[in-house]
Formats: sequence, C-alpha cells, structure tokens
Amino acid sequence: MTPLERSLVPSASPLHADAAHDQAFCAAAGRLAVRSLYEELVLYPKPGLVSLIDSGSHQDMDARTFMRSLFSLRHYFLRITAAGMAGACFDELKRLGIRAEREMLAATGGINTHRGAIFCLGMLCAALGRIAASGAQPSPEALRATLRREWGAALMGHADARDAQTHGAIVASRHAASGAREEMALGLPSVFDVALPRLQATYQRSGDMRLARIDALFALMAHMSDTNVYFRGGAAGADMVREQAAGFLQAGGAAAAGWEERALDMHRLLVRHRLSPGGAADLLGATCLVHEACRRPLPGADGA
Ligand SMILES: CC(C)(COP(=O)(O)OP(=O)(O)OC[C@H]1O[C@@H](n2cnc3c(N)ncnc32)[C@H](O[C@H]2O[C@H](COP(=O)(O)OP(=O)(O)OP(=O)(O)O)[C@@H](O)[C@H]2O)[C@@H]1O)[C@@H](O)C(=O)NCCC(=O)NCCS
Ligand SMILES: Nc1ncnc2[nH]cnc12
Repeated sequence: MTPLERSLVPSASPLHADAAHDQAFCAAAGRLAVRSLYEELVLYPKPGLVSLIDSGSHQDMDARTFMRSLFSLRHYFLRITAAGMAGACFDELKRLGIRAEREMLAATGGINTHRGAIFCLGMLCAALGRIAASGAQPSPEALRATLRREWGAALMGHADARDAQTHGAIVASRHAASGAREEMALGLPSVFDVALPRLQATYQRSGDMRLARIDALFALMAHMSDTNVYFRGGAAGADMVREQAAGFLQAGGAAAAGWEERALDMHRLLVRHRLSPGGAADLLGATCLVHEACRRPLPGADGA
C-alpha cells in the first residue's frame, strides 16, 4: 500500500481496532473495483460497447477515455470503502459519489463513462467496508443484506427523488423502464439473481473467466432495463437488445460452437442502430467485483 493510499483512510473504524488492517483492506477493495471495471473494458466482443478493439456505437469515446476515467476513480473506491467501514450514512456516500462524478468528467473532458459504475460499485465497496468492520467475510448474501439494512431506505428515497433531467429521468418519464436508481434500491437484483449465477455457472463448467463474463453480460442484456438503450433506441431498441441477447443464450451462450461470430453479429447490429448497453456494462463490472471479493479474503480482512 502506498503512503497516499494509507492517508486516504482517515481513521480506523470504531468497530475494528486494527488501523493497518483497515487501511490494507480499503486499498485492496479500491483496487479490485478499478480492476473489475478494467476487466469489463477489455472484454471483447461486447455488443455496441467500447473495448480495446473498437468504440462500438460511440463516436465521442474510446478505450483511452475509459482508462482516463478509471485512473480518476482509483482513490474514490478506496475512500467509499473506508466510509462504509466507518458507518457513513447515505448522504456522506452520495457526497463522495458526486465528487467522483466531477473528477471523472474532468478526466474525460465532460464525457460520461462510468456514472452508473460510480453509483453501483461505490455502494458495493461501502458494503464491503461495512462487512469488514463487523469482522465477517463477504459473501453475495452478506453484501445484499448489508446494502438493504444500512442504506435500503435512503436508496428507496433516492430512487423516488429525481432532481435533474438526466437521460435516466427522461427515459423513466417516457417508458415503463427502471434504471440505475431502481436497480440499486432493490439491492442489485440484476447482479445477484441474474449475472452472478450465470458467471459462476459458466466458470464452473468451462474454467474460462472470459467466457463466464461474456455469458454474464448477455444475461444482463437479456434481462435488465438499460436506460442507455432506451434513451437512444426507445422501446423498440430495448426489445431488440433483449431479444438478441436471449437468442444468443438460447443458442448455448459462450459454450456453443460459433459463439464468437454470433456475438460479433450482434455487435455489428447494435452499432448499425447506434445502441449501447452501457448500464449492462456497468453491472458486469459490479458482478466481477462481487465475484472476486467473495472468492478469497481481501488483504487486511480478518484471517487474511
Ligand atoms: C443515480 C445516478 C447514477 C443517476 O441516475 P439517473 O438514472 O438519474 O441518471 P443518468 O445520468 O442517466 O445515469 C444513469 C447511469 O446508470 C447506468 N445505467 C443505465 N441503466 C442502468 C440500470 N438499469 N442499472 C444500473 N445502471 C444503469 C448508465 O451508465 C452507463 O451509461 C453511461 C453513458 O450514459 P449517457 O450519459 O446517457 O451517455 P451516452 O449514451 O453516450 O449519451 P448520448 O451520446 O446518447 O447523448 C455509460 O458510460 C455507463 O456508465 C447511466 O449513465 C447518479 O447520477 C447519482 O445519483 N449520482 C450521485 C452519486 C451518488 O448518489 N452516489 C451514491 C454513492 S455511490
Ligand atoms: N465498455 C463500455 N462501453 C460503453 N459504455 C460503457 N459504460 C461502461 N462501460 C462501457
């Protein structure tokens, strides 16, 4: 851990006496969150999305924009883990999230690369910190229960209180579609009930994490309501993304022969229609974070 990382964890949690352990844990959780978003970025093929190979349906951003964004977020995830560990209320977490959004926009020249990720992975990091403070090990069940118990009511309020004309708000007013706020208020059902089981099943069968992430991404696209897709493509665009992704999974997903060509076909189709499932990309990052954080203890966690 660097001295700067150490200084970002202001004081040990009152519940957990060992400051060095707390600092190591927050630094490891922060690095894992950034790495999870990096794993999402480098995955290919991803229909309509930016990768190292191409910019999908985007004209104003490429992989370099995402790398700049990730660099700007490295201290945020550490800070929000520490805040969760110290028992912060939602308003404090929100202040950190808003500051991180500002830093991301400054790093990308005003382009929204990771707003959904700042929100969803940020809350997950806070929950990881909270669990570590109690001396427990993270598990998907513990993460979900912590989100509900500690910040559930405030997240419900956040979902109801739309204060700005964001793309998500515009979509909510035009379509019967939920978005990041509702997903978070319900405790990330798309991550815990849809993407994580799919990622784990494919990984168990194939032992190949790339294939597992591909299947998890397609499961998300087939299931969720992604305000990015609705904003650009309306209900017809959202139906197209869901049907195409469901068709890919019905054909056997990433386990079936010829899966890569089928995924590329969908990529080309979405690019033709200018559709980009950015919400699904963010939730894939969240799924990778949950999977890795629960697989083995993070440095600094009790027993690690
Ligand atoms: C709660 C907020 C995140 C705001 O949400 P809201 O829905 O009101 O506002 P949006 O600005 O639209 O942001 C929502 C972002 O969430 C992602 N997303 C979409 N659907 C879902 C979903 N079902 N579940 C989870 N996440 C979802 C999505 O992120 C991706 O979209 C980015 C690009 O989006 P956009 O700006 O629309 O850009 P383009 O398509 O390029 O636009 P055009 O070219 O067409 O013009 C992409 O990169 C992904 O990141 C949405 O962006 C939040 O703002 C908030 O409350 N912030 C405060 C911080 C906070 O509360 N923190 C708490 C502690 S962490
Ligand atoms: N790879 C990606 N492409 C486009 N939007 C995204 N939002 C998060 N990750 C993304």
